[in-house]
Amino acid sequence: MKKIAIGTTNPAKVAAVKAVFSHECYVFMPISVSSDVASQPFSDEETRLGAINRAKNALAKEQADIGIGLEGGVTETKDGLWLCNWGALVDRNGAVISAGGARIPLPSEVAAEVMSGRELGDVMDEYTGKRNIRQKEGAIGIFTNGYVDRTDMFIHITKLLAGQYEFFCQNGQFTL
Ligand SMILES: O=P(O)(O)OP(=O)(O)OP(=O)(O)OC[C@H]1O[C@@H](n2cnc3c(O)ncnc32)[C@H](O)[C@@H]1O
Ligand SMILES: [Mg+2]
Repeated sequence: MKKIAIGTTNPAKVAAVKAVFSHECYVFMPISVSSDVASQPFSDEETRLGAINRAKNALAKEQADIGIGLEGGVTETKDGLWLCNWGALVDRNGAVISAGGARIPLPSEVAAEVMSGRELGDVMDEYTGKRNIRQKEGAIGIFTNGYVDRTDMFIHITKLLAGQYEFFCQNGQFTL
């Protein structure tokens, strides 16, 4: 069995990794690690870097075969603040694979709170009157009326990682 270290204990993210990789081939080790970026990343670059750092930190901490990092952030556009999500997969041989996921705009009242320095997860709990939205359907689940929840969104990203990694392993080195 190969070991996959997942750089989070957030159930919405862990469930996504477990849904994509074979349970016959892999054991899964969710572990809390630093993203080495702000707890609320504010650009695609910072969010992607957070995912890569989580993957690398999880791989090292667990001495795993594969490390996976999933990171949520926001990105400013001329049409307001948008949710953005990134994932990364690293292995012991130095492969670094990354992929970006779905993006949707945030309502201006939510965006204003995040722009003032609050974390989106906290703003979402207040906005919905629910608790721990970040570990459940997520902002994406709320604002898509349940069509795509946070796990669905991270499943898509994890598939993009797994598929690229499989291609990488089958075809040798390529630059990402
Ligand atoms: O335990 P970790 O893995 O850190 O999980 P997290 O929920 O904090 O998730 P991120 O660090 O990846 O996300 C950065 C911030 O953005 C928030 N966030 C990102 N996407 C979200 C979503 O879909 N729903 C609610 N909060 C979200 C999150 O709560 C954090 O405040
Ligand atoms: Mg976090």
